[in-house]
Amino acid sequence: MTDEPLLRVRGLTKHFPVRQGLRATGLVRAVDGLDFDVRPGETLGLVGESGCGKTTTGRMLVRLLEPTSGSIEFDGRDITHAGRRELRPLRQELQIIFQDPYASLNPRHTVGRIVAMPLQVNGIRPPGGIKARVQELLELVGLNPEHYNRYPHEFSGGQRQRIGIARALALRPKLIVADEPVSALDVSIQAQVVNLLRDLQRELNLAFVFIAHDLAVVRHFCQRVAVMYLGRIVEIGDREDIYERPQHPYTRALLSAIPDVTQLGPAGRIRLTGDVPTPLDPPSGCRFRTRCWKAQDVCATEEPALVPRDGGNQATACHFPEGEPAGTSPEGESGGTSPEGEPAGTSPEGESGGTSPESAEVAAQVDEEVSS
Ligand SMILES: Nc1ncnc2c1ncn2[C@@H]1O[C@H](COP(=O)(O)OP(=O)(O)OP(=O)(O)O)[C@@H](O)[C@H]1O
Repeated sequence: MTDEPLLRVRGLTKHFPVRQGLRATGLVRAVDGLDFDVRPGETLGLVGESGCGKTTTGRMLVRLLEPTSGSIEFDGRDITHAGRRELRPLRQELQIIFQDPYASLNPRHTVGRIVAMPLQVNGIRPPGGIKARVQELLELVGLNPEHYNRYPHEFSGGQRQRIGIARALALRPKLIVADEPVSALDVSIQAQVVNLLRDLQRELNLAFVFIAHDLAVVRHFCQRVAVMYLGRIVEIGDREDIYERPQHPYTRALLSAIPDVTQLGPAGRIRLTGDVPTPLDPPSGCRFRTRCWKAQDVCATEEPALVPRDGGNQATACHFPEGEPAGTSPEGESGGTSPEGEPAGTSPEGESGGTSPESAEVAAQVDEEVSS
């Protein structure tokens, strides 16, 4: 892996204007100043609860959405405001896989036609012909090449996602943005698709931005992880640092919901109440403060900046950072688990965006298949 980033994102911002009639009445600050790099062959997980801005970020990276400000450099080219013509060659190298395999495949087209489409649109003539290349791609993603003439409805959910993956691979991309690629699938199928992506990533040296709310799955796929909250990155770093030495209370809260990470049972869990606040009017100071069990007055007035940690990682200089390994409860801190001493912003069961028992099961299956 070279140190030169394949993708360099600086100050990336997307604000959606809110209008009533012709009048602009506000701004949804969906993504608010992201900085990160992805090196060739690297897998970066983008995690956070629903509404944190992950999908908006992913769509800006592949330029399905125009950024409001900031910059995106891909392979040394500034693509932030690239026009249609400039985007065409880019589309070959930068692909996206969508969450919903049902919605992203045209039901009236055969699988052969769907996977061939990127080749045809880009005028690419593979040496052995398009059909042979498509069949090779189907085989690569574990589908029967004989099924070239079948239609999407003849395939299961997992198989349809494999078709979407074959289509994304057709142009030999360098980077794939995968937006919740397994969350619409049955739990029993999720591990198979994650394993396929991981095999392909290694075999083809693909870089990934892997968007997910499920930290257990990200842990098994991604080398680096960026944790997003309300349009901002609160912490970014190597997997081990994020999962074993989280600095930000939000990261810790998300991690504490993964049973196989904390192994602490109910006492170690932090349960966040409510949803992420509206990005129309984010809280002053630290955006996480309204749900943080450590928040004090200073958190409402001073927004902590991202500062370097070891090894090129960064964490928000939280006023009250986590100093302990994931899932331990620092002295005097109830960690959001005791019904009597329940701190502000935490609640009983079920609200955090962390991980369900099902996703822990998926992660275990990924592990099993890797070690066998
Ligand atoms: N076109 C739009 N116009 C206005 N607001 C939008 C638009 N698209 C997204 N948003 C808002 O921006 C915020 C971030 O949305 P986004 O879908 O990027 O979050 P997310 O982390 O991907 O969540 P999810 O996992 O639910 O998709 C949300 O509050 C969402 O309602």
